[in-house]
Amino acid sequence: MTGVRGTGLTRSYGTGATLVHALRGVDVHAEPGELVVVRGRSGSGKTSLLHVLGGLERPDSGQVEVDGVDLTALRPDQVLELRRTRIAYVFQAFGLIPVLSAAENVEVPLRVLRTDPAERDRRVADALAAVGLERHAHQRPAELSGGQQQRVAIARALVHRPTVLLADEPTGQLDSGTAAVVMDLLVELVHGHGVAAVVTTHDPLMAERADRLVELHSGELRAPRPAAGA
Ligand SMILES: Nc1ncnc2c1ncn2[C@@H]1O[C@H](COP(=O)(O)OP(=O)(O)OP(=O)(O)O)[C@@H](O)[C@H]1O
Repeated sequence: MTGVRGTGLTRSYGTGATLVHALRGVDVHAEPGELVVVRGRSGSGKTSLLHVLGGLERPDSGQVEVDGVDLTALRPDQVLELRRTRIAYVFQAFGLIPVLSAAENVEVPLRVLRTDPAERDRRVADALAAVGLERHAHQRPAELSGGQQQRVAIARALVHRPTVLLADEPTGQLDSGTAAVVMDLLVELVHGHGVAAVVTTHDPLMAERADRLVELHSGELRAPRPAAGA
């Protein structure tokens, strides 16, 4: 399959009295152009799930497929290559490099991939335009609002045309109005670019934008319960 799929994922941390089962047999998938939102309380395993799906951590058991490639069967250098080319991350804390301008931040993944400079400039300009920040290309993160910083982070995540987008509470540090704008942008880009996206949140409003919503409870995935009165 294309997109991303996790099957039977388990992940524990610690040993003995400190053992925590962060993931207990999770099955999850996102097709190209689909936004899957994973809702769950603090500590339910959302970050662990994204780390495992993105190859940042190996599951204790289970499989992760990205565009049909079994990540758990690859060598570490092959995982790294796949991450650089196919997978994008957006973090709650934006993760921008403070001394670089918005455009330079967006350019980083293309530098890593040694993309030709003329092509790089074109793609950076396109990515900044896609998030509506073409006029802010030369500003550094500290000179941008939180919402603008997250839009730069989204442009950076998508500039190398990944097939999978993993976003960990991307609106967690934004006020609700800005969060809605950023989430709408994410939805538009995921649908428009055919990216398979898994986005975590504990914000109920964000869940409304999902093509599919799933809930993590203590490391187990469930279909969401209908809202009270629904
Ligand atoms: N590196 C680690 N070492 C030990 N325990 C960990 C580690 N990473 C996560 N855990 C534990 O695994 C469980 C799931 O953590 P995880 O960060 O995946 O949850 P989360 O749903 O993302 O939480 P939050 O919403 O607070 O970010 C928690 O009990 C956490 O304490």
